[in-house]
Amino acid sequence: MADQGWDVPAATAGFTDTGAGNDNWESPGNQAPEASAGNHEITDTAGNDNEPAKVAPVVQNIPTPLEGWVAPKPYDYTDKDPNEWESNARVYEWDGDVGDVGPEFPDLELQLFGPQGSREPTHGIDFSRITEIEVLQEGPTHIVPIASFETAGLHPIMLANVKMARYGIPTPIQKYCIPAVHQGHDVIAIAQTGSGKTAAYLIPILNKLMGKAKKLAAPRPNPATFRPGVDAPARAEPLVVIVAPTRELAVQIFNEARKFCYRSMLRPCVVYGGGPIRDQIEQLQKGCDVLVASPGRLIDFIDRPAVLSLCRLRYMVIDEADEMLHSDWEEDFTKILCGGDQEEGNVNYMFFSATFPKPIRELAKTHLNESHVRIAVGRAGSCHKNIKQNVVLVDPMMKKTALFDLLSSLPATRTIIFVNNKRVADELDDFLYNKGVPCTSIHADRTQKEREASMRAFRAGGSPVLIATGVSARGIDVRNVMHVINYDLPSIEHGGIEEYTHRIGRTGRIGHRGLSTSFYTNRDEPIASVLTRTLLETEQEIPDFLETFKPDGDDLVNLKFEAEEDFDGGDNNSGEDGDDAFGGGGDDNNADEDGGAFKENNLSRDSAFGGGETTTADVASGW
Ligand SMILES: Nc1ncnc2c1ncn2[C@@H]1O[C@H](COP(=O)(O)OP(=O)(O)OP(=O)(O)O)[C@@H](O)[C@H]1O
Repeated sequence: MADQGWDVPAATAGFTDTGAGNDNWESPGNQAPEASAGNHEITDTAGNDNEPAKVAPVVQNIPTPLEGWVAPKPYDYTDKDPNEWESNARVYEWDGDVGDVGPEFPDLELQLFGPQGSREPTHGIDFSRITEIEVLQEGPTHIVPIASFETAGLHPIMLANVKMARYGIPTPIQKYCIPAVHQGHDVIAIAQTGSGKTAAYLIPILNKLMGKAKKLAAPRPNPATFRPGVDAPARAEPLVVIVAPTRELAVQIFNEARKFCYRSMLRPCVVYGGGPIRDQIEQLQKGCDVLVASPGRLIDFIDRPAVLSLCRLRYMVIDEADEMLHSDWEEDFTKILCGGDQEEGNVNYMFFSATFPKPIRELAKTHLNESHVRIAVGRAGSCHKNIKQNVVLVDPMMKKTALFDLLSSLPATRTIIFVNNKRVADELDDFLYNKGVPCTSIHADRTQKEREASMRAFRAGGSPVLIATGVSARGIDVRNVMHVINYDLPSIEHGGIEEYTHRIGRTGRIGHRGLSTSFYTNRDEPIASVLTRTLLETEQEIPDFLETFKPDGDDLVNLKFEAEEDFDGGDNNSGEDGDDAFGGGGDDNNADEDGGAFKENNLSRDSAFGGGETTTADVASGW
């Protein structure tokens, strides 16, 4: 394989990544089930999420694996371990008598951070390029970035946790957010997909609370002796609430919080729809300082003041903020931001996303205090240049064949396939499974148990191909996703180019390189223009069929994005590099062109998987 630096597993050697030692370490007590999690053989997926799915009389007829891939595995409906729910994952807790810092628990440490030997830095070879991206600030307060984690004023336990999480150098968004939160500001932050936004809020927030947890936190029972259902439960009075639009993302953030809370008094919990409400209440009753939640379940709990109160709330973080502030959610969202018993003046609000259109930013700003900071890393909504983006013309009737040919022509590697609806997700899952592709799927009609099993199987490598509807995979961070396929391009009405950015951002994370392939049909014409501009901005090849959508003349020189119209104008006063903090509507929307962010094209045109032209070009030529 003529590897040009692409971090791609060896071709045809079979998919062997077990996920061990990666940043999505599966704890021994929380392993992926032997069987994977496709919806193959399902007899009944609808109905009550809290009831176990019906057991199908499964005849194990496992197809021959596609060459180079592990065998597909059917979902195991006999697996009914009640503790398998992600919300029951073990968190650090001790009896609290030994001060603000607790003792080490080597077995939990192993679950959270992986074995000692695997704790090398997690970032990819292009990490330094991330740190070159222009950072712009807007708002009344100017933040001086930190240079390193060591000089960031972190509590020794937090610094140790950061090191165990294998974070060597802070990413740009972390360099600015850590001091901004330490100084007590509200924050709006925009940074590219996979650039470490989760840690950008978790590290400083938890760090600020770490030494004071005993003083600030609500009383709770001693976890060492607490007997659920027997002893008097505590009411959850979190100091931090983090809201995320999907259950999978809430679980992922919870798992990051478990790492950064290690050896502190801070107890994280996660609540989300479809999960076991009784178990979730039980977790809350043991005490909760950091609550990660999906919006619907959070509102349920806000309406149960005996279980949850926001009276101690200090920080509220809205992750994937543009999705959360979407008009469809307005009522829920107002309730979350103001409907609990929080004391507004005591709460710092923070909004994070990779895409953040102006009307939604304006809405977010109405919730922030006057001294808030706005930080943008690169252009809002821009894609990473370390993702090679192929767009191929496909006859709508030939999409399935094209997909299979594409998967067959590339090395076995962790892949996410995006579709626009649940029916297509199910159809593709069956189709690929029967063709020997080890796939699984997540979408809103699958039970939560199935969704969790799917994600575990995908993370651990048992099912390295995940089929997902767009929204269900927002923010999902799985190491070594090398290929994202847009089986359907997102429609303009359903997310448009922002959705495209989020989807392809599941690969090429934290300095790694990745490949995306989008199937384009004549029905995708409405997105063609902005897609072409995105390809131009990120210095990708423009396929012939998109040539007519290329801007010309001055427009080509000063690429003006539709999303640019959203950018704030004028009132920035502290952009690090002078002007146009949040785009300014000016012409320097392509920070790379004059800001030196990515001065060179870091993608070799023919090196998608290191194998010269053996990629989608070949597949495309057959269509
Ligand atoms: N400083 C760092 N060094 C190394 N790895 C890091 C660092 N910060 C974060 N990471 C890792 O980078 C990965 C991506 O981080 P994260 O999921 O927070 O990205 P994100 O910006 O929120 O992406 P998205 O917009 O797609 O949700 C995670 O696996 C995280 O553990």
